[in-house]
Amino acid sequence: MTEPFLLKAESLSIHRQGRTLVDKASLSLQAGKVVSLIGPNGAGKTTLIRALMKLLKIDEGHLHIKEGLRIGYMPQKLNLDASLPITVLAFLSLNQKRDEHFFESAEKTDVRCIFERPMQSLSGGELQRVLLCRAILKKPQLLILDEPAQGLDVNGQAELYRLIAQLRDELNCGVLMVSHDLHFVMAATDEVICLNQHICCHGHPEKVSLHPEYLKLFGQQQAANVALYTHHHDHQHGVHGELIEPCNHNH
Ligand SMILES: Nc1ncnc2c1ncn2[C@@H]1O[C@H](COP(=O)(O)OP(=O)(O)OP(=O)(O)O)[C@@H](O)[C@H]1O
Repeated sequence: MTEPFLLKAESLSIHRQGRTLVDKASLSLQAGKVVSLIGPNGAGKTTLIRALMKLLKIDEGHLHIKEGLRIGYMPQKLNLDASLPITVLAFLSLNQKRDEHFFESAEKTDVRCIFERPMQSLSGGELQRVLLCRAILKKPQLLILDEPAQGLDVNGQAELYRLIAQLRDELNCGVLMVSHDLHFVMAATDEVICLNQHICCHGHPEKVSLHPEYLKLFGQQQAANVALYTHHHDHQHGVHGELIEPCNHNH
C-alpha cells in the first residue's frame, strides 16, 4: 500500500539546555502540496525542519518518513570560504554528475548563464537560484526551503516564488518552506503552519490569516503589508521611476 504522505510528524518535541525549542508539533507533507512554516524569529522553524530531515535529535514524538524519500534542502545560510574561490559550475558539480538532468536543472533555475561566475560574486537573487538548483539536482520528492526569498526585493521574491511553484508542478514534489514573506505565503501556499514553539494555528492561508493567534503574532505586520500594497497613490512616476509633479487642471 502506498502511503498518502511523504513525511508525517506526530507531536514532536525538541528540548535543548533546559529549553523547549519545539513543543508537540504535528504536521504532514504530501506530493504536489506547498506548506509554509511561518513564525517570529526564534520560534523554532529551522530547528523543526532540521529535525524533520533527521539532522537533529528528537526528544519526544514520532517521525514517519516514506521509505527512500529523496529530500532536496535549501539552507538559510551558506558559509563559503572567501579564500577558496569556486565557480557556480564547480559548486553545483560537488558530488554530482554533469548529466542531462544536471543541465536541465540549471536551465529550469536559470543558472546556466552564470556557470563561470565565482560563487562569492553572486547577487542575493542569483545565489538563491543556485541553491535552489542544487536542491533539485537529486530529483527530490520533497523540497525543504529555509527562507528561500531572504534578502530579495519584491520583484525578486515574486520571481522566486513563481519558480518554486513551477518546480512543484514539474517535479510533483511536496514543498515545505520557511518564510517571513506573509504577502507571498498567503498567495502561494496550500497550507500555512504558524509556529511559536508550538503550532498556534494551521490550515488554508485565508483561514489562518483570520485566526486570533495568527493576528496576535502577525496582525501589525499584515496591516503594514496591506498598507504597503494599497498605499494611496497621489503622484505619478516617469519611465525611470522619477516623480512627476501633479498637474493642476485649471480649465
Ligand atoms: N543547539 C541549540 N541549543 C540551544 N538552543 C538552541 C539550539 N539551536 C537553536 N537554539 C535556540 O532555539 C531557538 C529557535 O531557533 P531557530 O533557529 O529554530 O528559530 P527560527 O524560528 O528558525 O528563527 P529565525 O526566524 O530567526 O531564523 C532560538 O532561540 C535558538 O537560539
